[in-house]
Amino acid sequence: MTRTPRPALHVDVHVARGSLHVEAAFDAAPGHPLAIIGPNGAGKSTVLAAIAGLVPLESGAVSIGDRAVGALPPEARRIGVVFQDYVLFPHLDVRDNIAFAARMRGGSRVAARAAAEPWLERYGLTPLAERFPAELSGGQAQRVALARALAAEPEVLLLDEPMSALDVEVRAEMRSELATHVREFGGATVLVTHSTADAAALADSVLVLEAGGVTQRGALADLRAAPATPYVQRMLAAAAE
Ligand SMILES: Nc1ncnc2c1ncn2[C@@H]1O[C@H](COP(=O)(O)OP(=O)(O)OP(=O)(O)O)[C@@H](O)[C@H]1O
Repeated sequence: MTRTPRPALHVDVHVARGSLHVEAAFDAAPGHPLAIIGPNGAGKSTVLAAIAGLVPLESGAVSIGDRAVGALPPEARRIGVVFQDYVLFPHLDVRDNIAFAARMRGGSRVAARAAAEPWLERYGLTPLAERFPAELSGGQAQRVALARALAAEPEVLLLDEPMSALDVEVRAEMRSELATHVREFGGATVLVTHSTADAAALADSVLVLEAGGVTQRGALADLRAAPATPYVQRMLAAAAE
């Protein structure tokens, strides 16, 4: 498959979320996925939501390449999002969930369904095309959510805890499958996770967010060599157990 060069994502967001003020500035280069790790309530999902345009910025900017998208509505940003619980349309079967992306771009129902076929095939979903989300396992639903996000041909991919709804037994398998798809996508990718194993498998570098602020950024090896905060130290110690 030929691939056009993908733009980088530039983020500098200030967001008020309840009593928490979230502030994060970073770049994500195409083909070098970045994992955001941090304790519960640190603001990780808020950062993704701000990039996607789902929460307003107090100030700051989001750009994809040199295209400023911070003031655009979510559907105009060309950002694909896979949420923790996948958020598939319950009343649409797998084919129509994936075809939805093409429908959003203005295609007919027939054309949108035709456009969904290669995605169904690539993700091993053809045998499940007529099933509804309630009839899918967690791993299958995750695959559909990812196919749906990528079928919209986004420039940037955001993954919010993509593995957290999966059983431990399927998690390792899905992790390597997801790593393959993220590599194939090749665009700027930001992943929120609690798991250093996910970060190690899926991302080139890690951004640590604590209480709304960035406390460290680097490869996992850099964090291990010099953890910047007690949280980073504890997280890596727990992962080593
Ligand atoms: N819609 C909302 N309105 C007000 N406050 C919110 C909203 N969503 C989240 N918050 C609060 O914002 C803070 C950051 O939440 P966020 O979900 O971004 O954290 P997180 O790091 O992703 O947490 P977790 O790891 O638990 O998913 C939390 O204190 C949360 O309670």
